[in-house]
Amino acid sequence: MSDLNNPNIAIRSTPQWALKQREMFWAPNDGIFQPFDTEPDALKAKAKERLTEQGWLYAASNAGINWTHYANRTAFYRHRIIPRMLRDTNTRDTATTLFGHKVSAPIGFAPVGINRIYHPTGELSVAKVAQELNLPYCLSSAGSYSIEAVGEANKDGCRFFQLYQSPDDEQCLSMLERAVESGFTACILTTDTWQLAWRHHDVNIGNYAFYHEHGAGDIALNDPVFLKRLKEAGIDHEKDPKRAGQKWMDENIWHGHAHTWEKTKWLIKEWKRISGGKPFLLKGIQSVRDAKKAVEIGCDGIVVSNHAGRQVDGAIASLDALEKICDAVGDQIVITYDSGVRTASDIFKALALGARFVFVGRLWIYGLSIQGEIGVRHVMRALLAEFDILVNVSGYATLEEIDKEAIDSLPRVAIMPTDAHIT
Ligand SMILES: Cc1cc2nc3c(=O)[nH]c(=O)nc-3n(C[C@H](O)[C@H](O)[C@H](O)COP(=O)(O)O)c2cc1C
Ligand SMILES: O=C(O)C(=O)c1ccccc1
Repeated sequence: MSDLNNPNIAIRSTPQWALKQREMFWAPNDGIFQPFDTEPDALKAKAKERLTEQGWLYAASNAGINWTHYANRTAFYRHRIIPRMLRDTNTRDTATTLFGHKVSAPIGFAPVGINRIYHPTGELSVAKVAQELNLPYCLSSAGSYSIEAVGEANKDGCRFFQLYQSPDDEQCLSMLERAVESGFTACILTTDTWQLAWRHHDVNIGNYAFYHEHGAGDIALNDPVFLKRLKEAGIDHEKDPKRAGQKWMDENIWHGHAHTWEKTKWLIKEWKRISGGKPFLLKGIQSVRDAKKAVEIGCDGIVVSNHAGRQVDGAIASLDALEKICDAVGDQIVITYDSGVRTASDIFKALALGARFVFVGRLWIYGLSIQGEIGVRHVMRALLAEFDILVNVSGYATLEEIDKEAIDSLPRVAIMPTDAHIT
């Protein structure tokens, strides 16, 4: 008898699992009659329906007129899986290890700021589900709950801390110390967002949550150095949360200060000291030159990412960057991927091109927006199930078998998007 509540078992038994999902979401046990789809466009539509205009636009908007977002999606379309036949895949195993953590699948939660925009339980729900499903969780340093509370919600889960590096070194180190103290086992420095790109839809309505209702968030307000800085500036965050929020964002998150490879060497040294040698990754790498630099300065890994097309509009598709970077340094550093992943086959293709691990962002944001913890669980379990089934029906028994020969890559052609809708 399979235990349908155990995600690791339930994902193996498709019809039963699907029925159980239906039961959970359709049953009138908590008064919620929520038809709950698994298809990405349907999830997106439902999230849009649930969120305020501001919330929706923040999650959905990209830089410029979405060309890099389109490029990300088009790049997946260019690669096709080659199914294999007559192979015993019943012994298949999608579990893998990442920096010594044994996890259920090569799938993780990308860091996303201010989760309270999407649901009041925000990061706490996401971190809880990640632990339950045994998938890595990344907390954004622009999160809305404190590092300590998220660490607790994630229990013995595998969790990494994403840093927007403050130019105030004391502030930066304080964040890293808290992260280590709360059981975060890697530091991921985001390198592509020292300032926010021009995102038309957010610009049009002045859509910056931390300047308004969300303020500085608990991460900042539990930080001894930030509290000291507030005091020095004569700001009482209880009386004036907006000013506190602006100070946090302007001076520590999107401050526009120059950050260099030299400064990053310092950061790595400090992180290694504080954490006792735990892994350090750079997120936002898109070029072979920068990937080689990352190896040179002693990074343990990189996240090949273009921030889901939210930063440089007109930039290369992240999947195209992945291919080149893996060919150049794939044997020297742990290469992970994000940007534009919507289905299990996208994950398969990124792995085939050389990624060790794939992170998703918007998919779980949709789940969180639709129904908090239940929504995140639903979306990620569906993705795990889809991935397990995809691996099975395409005839691959191990992740190692998913290599370049497992896909056919069509020539690159430029497809001009016919619209500029938000996606
Ligand atoms: C609403 C939103 C907020 C984000 N916040 C952060 C953040 O705080 N830190 C960060 O490094 N990346 C952030 N990202 C980028 C994600 O980590 C990731 O690179 C991207 O979302 C992956 O692409 P996908 O959404 O298509 O899966 C954010 C992305 C979105 C959509
Ligand atoms: O909007 C983003 O892409 C992002 O990285 C972010 C950073 C801080 C707070 C919210 C989102």
